[in-house]
Amino acid sequence: MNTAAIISSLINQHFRSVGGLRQVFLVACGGSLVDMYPANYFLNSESATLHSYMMTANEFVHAAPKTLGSQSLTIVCSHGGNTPESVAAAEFAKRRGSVTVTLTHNENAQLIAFSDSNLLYAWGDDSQVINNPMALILSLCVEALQQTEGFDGYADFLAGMAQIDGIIARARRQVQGRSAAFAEKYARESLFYILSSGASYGHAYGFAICSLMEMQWLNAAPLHSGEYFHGPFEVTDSNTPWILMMNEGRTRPLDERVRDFLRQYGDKVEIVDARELGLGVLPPSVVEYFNPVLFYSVMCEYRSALASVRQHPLETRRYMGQVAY
Ligand SMILES: O=P(O)(O)OC[C@H]1O[C@](O)(CO)[C@@H](O)[C@@H]1O
Repeated sequence: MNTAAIISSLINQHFRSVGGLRQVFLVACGGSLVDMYPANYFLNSESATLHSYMMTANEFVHAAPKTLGSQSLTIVCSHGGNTPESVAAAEFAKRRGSVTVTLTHNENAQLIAFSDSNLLYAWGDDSQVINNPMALILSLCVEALQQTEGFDGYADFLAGMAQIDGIIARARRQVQGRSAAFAEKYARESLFYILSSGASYGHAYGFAICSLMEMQWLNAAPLHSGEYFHGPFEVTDSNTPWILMMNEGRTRPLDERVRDFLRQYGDKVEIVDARELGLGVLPPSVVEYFNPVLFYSVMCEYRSALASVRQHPLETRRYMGQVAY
């Protein structure tokens, strides 16, 4: 999908006449919000003047920052396209004068009614990850930065996008055996702590709330690798399971520090290492932004294996879509 053309047309048709694009708001719920974390991390890392805010849709509607207005781009993602909080957020953004870009997998989504530009994205195992929402939202934000203040790593980012699907396909094959072993080993556990850092912290959150809590009804909590030593490490023992997603790039030392401690004082430790899975071939200037794209696909193997051993299908819900809330 041509994210460069989308951003360029929004700049020409809207932002140029109001003094330029100043803020990006990334708004969604649950798994779709998780898909926005790498883009928010990217803009916060690389931008000098373009500000990025990531918010759950209902909070965006009830407590939007004052800056939301005509110089704002609000990106709203909803896989099903009809999540009431996300539809309300897109409508609210438009009412405040913001430009909206929406992403959905549903061509009949209510969300599209409140969109200046909609991306209907591909989904499923046969789709390329660069056409899935996490990479698309990252790409929209890279374009927003490149086309406003410029981004030195732009060519490297495009090179990364050209390589990431191949890296992920190999990594998925690489973890087949170990994800099956993980599922056998941990099938009877009821609580997991998920650790990561940098652009991937959002995926630690996502794996905890979506893959384990929502899809497996298991207790789980995400932890930032940098925070592990500031409280959470006190529960480290031989009984507690930890899943550590180790990044390639600037925040790797934070993950390595956790790995070393867990190896010494823990016992049930599953390490998923982007370096070992081949991500290190990407340009150093942008490699860190691709960690969560890799982890999303690789961790799907882990959750599928767990679902199969536990005989708890990933689609089973007791409240979502079943009762009023
Ligand atoms: O992306 P959508 O369709 O708006 O769905 C949001 C919902 O989907 C999930 O991300 C996954 O089922 C939930 O966490 C959330 O309620």
